[in-house]
Amino acid sequence: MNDAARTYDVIVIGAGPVGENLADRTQAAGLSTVIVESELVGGECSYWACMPSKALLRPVVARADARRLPGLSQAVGGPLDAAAVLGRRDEFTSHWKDDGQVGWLESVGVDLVRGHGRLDGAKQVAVRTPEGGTVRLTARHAVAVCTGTSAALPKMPGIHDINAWTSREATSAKEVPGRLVVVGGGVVAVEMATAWRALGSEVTMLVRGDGLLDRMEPFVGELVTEGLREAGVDVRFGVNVPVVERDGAHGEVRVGLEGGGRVVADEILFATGRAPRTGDLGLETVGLSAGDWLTVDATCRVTGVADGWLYAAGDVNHRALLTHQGKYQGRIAGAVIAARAKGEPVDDAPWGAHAATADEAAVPQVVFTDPEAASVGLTAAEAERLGRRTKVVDYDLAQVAGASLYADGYRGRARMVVDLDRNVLLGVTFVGAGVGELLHSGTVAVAGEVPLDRLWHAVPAYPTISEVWLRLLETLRG
Ligand SMILES: Cc1cc2nc3c(=O)[nH]c(=O)nc-3n(C[C@H](O)[C@H](O)[C@H](O)COP(=O)(O)OP(=O)(O)OC[C@H]3O[C@@H](n4cnc5c(N)ncnc54)[C@H](O)[C@@H]3O)c2cc1C
Ligand SMILES: NC(=O)c1ccc[n+]([C@@H]2O[C@H](COP(=O)([O-])OP(=O)(O)OC[C@H]3O[C@@H](n4cnc5c(N)ncnc54)[C@H](O)[C@@H]3O)[C@@H](O)[C@H]2O)c1
Repeated sequence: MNDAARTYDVIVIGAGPVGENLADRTQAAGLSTVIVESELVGGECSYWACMPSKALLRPVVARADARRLPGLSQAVGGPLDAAAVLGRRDEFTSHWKDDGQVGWLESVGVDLVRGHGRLDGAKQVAVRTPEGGTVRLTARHAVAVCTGTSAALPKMPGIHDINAWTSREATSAKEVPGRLVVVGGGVVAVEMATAWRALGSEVTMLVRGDGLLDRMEPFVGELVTEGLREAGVDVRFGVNVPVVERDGAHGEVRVGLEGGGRVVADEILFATGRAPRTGDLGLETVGLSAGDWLTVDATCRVTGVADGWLYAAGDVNHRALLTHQGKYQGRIAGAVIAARAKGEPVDDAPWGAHAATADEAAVPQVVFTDPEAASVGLTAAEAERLGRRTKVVDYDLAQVAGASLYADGYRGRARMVVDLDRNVLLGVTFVGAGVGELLHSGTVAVAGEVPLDRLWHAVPAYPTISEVWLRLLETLRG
């Protein structure tokens, strides 16, 4: 194929949820925009992360809720229909085809170039196309890197020879393994252990630390551990995994444990964090280092690049590895690229139209386990580390009428972290069945810096789980 050259106002590399949003914003602002994608338009989130994992988990959590309701529990006593659950998951990934998302790009007027994009000097991108050609793109105003992350595997001899699962296989597997070992204690580990256990696997979790979900309030990990163990997951803490072997490509996996002993399984999932997809991105052609996370300012502009034409949004800038937060950055970056291109004023003060302030103060996250965990803003420990003068208020969710109606034997807890100097909330955490849908109330309170005296007038409906807000405020007031 012959080389081609084209010029656009904005080039976006990576058509995951973040690149799509950013491109939509710049195109809508009147800047001609092209997006480059090497795999599927829609990115990790649509095909190997958020969508398939939540499609696997939804029936699991719905069944767990139903089993706690006399009159209904008898009807849902049996096992999940794994084939049907996997089939619904396949629908949510559009069977790993991106026609729908490509159609959407067309509908918003963004051009797509398929292939692997690399920076090639200032405002230049060279795309290696699947046909073996090169498309040379030049940006008049900006290049935005939205290339996301891939799974990070531990440095362990032979790890690349054992056909280990990463999040990709854990979300797209077509069969339920008889025995699954999960290494890690973060979000991917707990969600995938929950899903595959309910689908029928014997699951063993090997966690090197002493708790799960250690970036959240400590009681979250405790309650999620309890839930996993009750579901039959063997959760082991303080376990290092120095050796893993496998017979052939699909034989038994043997996991040697530090200090002796071993676990044998049919598959092993490494849910051990993420690495930026910047290894083959031409960063060195613009004075940056290959393989690094891209450090950005509040407007998502990459620091240390002359003339400020390079932006990075989403996972790749390491600010918050979540789809909604990356899309927020995409909206902010799209707006600021347009403002700078048109010579309009830039409002990058905290909470301004062109600053991704929520990344620091109000990141919401829901972990879709049984019980669910939901948090926004700072934990008590983070607030203390930052030297804030705080009061921590806890409440037992089981004492809330709406929660006891939701399920018999409801277990859960809520915490708010109060900024005593400003009388606003710094963070809120809920853990318990159904709390995911409660979280946005906390996000509004934290991001809106709603004064607690005013929050007192935000009356939760009776009898909902949201009444926990009233109980937390009453507890604060004594
Ligand atoms: C198992 C799992 C479950 C998750 N669940 C949730 C959840 O429930 N909620 C949530 O908010 N977050 C969740 N996340 C995190 C979420 O998936 C990421 O935060 C999100 O996908 C980041 O979006 P992104 O657009 O930055 O990157 P990605 O989604 O990774 O997209 C990047 C795109 O760039 C393309 N690309 C990379 N390099 C190049 C290149 N050189 N040239 C051209 N194209 C390139 C890739 O092919 C990809 O399509 C989950 C993650 C995992 C692993
Ligand atoms: N529901 C959601 O919002 C959701 C779901 C899944 C993933 N995500 C996002 O995806 C990101 C990645 O998730 P993740 O679970 O892969 O990463 P993580 O950083 O949340 O957890 C990684 C876990 O692996 C452990 N670990 C790291 N290196 C190890 C090693 N060498 N040996 C043993 N254990 C090791 C860590 O101690 C930790 O427990 C998260 O930041 C999260 O925000 C979000």
